Amino acid sequence: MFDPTKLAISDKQQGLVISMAALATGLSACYYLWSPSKNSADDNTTGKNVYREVPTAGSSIPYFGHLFSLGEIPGRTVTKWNQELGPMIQLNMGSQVWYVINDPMLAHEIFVTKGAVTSDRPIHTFFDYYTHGGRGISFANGSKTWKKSRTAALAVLAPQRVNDLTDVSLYEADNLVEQLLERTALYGHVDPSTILQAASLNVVLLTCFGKRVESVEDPLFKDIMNFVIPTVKHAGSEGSLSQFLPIFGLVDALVGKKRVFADFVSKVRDPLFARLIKDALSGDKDCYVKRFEEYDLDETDLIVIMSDFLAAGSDTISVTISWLFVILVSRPDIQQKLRNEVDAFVKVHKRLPTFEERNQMPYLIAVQKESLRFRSITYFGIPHRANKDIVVRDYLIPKDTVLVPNMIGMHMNEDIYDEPYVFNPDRFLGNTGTMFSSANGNIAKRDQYNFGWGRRICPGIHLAEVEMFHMCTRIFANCVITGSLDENGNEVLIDMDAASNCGIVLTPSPYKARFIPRTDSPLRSL
Ligand code: HEM
Repeated sequence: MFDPTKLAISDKQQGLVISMAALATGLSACYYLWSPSKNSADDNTTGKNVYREVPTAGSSIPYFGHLFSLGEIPGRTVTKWNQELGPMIQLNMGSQVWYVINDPMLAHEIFVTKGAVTSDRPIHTFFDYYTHGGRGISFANGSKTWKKSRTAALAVLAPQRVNDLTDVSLYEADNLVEQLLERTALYGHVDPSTILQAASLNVVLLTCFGKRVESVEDPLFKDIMNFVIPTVKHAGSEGSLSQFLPIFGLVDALVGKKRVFADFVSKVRDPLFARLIKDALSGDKDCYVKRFEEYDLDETDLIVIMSDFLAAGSDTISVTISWLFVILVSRPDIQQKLRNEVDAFVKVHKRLPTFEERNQMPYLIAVQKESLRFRSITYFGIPHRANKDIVVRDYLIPKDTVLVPNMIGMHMNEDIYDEPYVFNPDRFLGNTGTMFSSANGNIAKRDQYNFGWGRRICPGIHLAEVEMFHMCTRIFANCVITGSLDENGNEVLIDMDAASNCGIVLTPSPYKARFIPRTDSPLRSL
């Protein structure tokens, strides 16, 4: 049975060295010895009001050290604390106070009902460099520029516009299946993650810039991954030490993360996107860059917005499907049911289903939802920040508190899901509504919480859903997925608990699988 608190850690290389963490821990301890408690019961009063205490996780100082040095998977420890201490807990992170929430109803009240004051982003050193002082969508505060950029993104990602991209998405899904089958035939097995990244990248690359990469060996794919992977990593909750302990600011600027971030943005990100934008504007293909010209955005705005699209639109989908493969390798029974469902459709219609026909694939929809619930691809989403004092359910949330949705905690919350540690798609059977409508609808009926909240809710939900549906139908119609074989020809199962902290996203640890062509698919006789 899966226990999120026991996720194995495979990536121990991140962050600073242990000695820095020890120093940080020491300084952090001093800071809290000198500074008054921000949330003791006595302090929780304003005039006549007495507020409920937000319990402080006693070990937030060691946690801080963990985050910076030991390859900690942040959602792991914190989920245990939420389970022990309550739906909202406080972590003292140097000069920042974090409130971590694992109750979706409370999260809704904070992020949606009080969205006017809880939709800024936290102080994060990488965000400062990346946004060029507040541009773009994902990491900018809720300024006028952000509103303009988000409006443009919502327009191009609206379901109606995304439906026009069906052919692109289908082409990339077919190509993905071909690549997985070919590479398995060639090498005996394949780690699907990079191929998945190329497939999902191509959909956003084509729509944003009218270009695609031919394969994972394409130099453009490598250039873009040299942007996507560090961006997702740097934007993770750890950021840089100086955002928690300003005393490190100068060191950081000279030799630390600030230097790394500045160089990354000026030498890697900006030149790459300036080139992509120039080529797209001078080319003859219709693409988002051209449509964004309507919104009175300058070149720097476009660089940041397009980087948001490529970073958010490629890794998220590929990691989601990668987790699904990991789960299905050890669940041949579920794969069989998925094949039966897609075969039944093909026998009647003599073709594969489109996204509009998804109601005829209830089991597939249930498996997709359960997979996203069972393995949240982000552990903290992208945290928000309160820009004023607010009161929610008698809790006082002071200005500048970092508001962290604990995605693993929410999806493993027993008050919301029966037996949450069991992978059970049946819990979503009969619920074929789109994740898009669920995420934007009544909180009590929301299926899962992976797409975030309120004014910041992911604008790419529909695109993600369409792409994932196309990939899954094509994969189950054409392949059986198994583990690789050891030297004795025995199948090697993949450890579902082995995960790597890649910054914002939590990916499966590298694995090998086999994609075996189906000989019994009704597609063969068409
Ligand atoms: C399985 C796929 C995906 C997941 C799980 C996901 C999840 C998220 C989450 C958790 C956030 C932060 C929400 C918040 O702050 O409350 C977000 C924001 C965002 N996502 Fe996605 N996303 C996915 C796919 C996509 C795709 C395909 C795109 C489109 C290209 C996209 C574009 C964005 C953008 C631009 C933001 C920033 C929104 C803002 O800050 O206002 N995402 N996403």
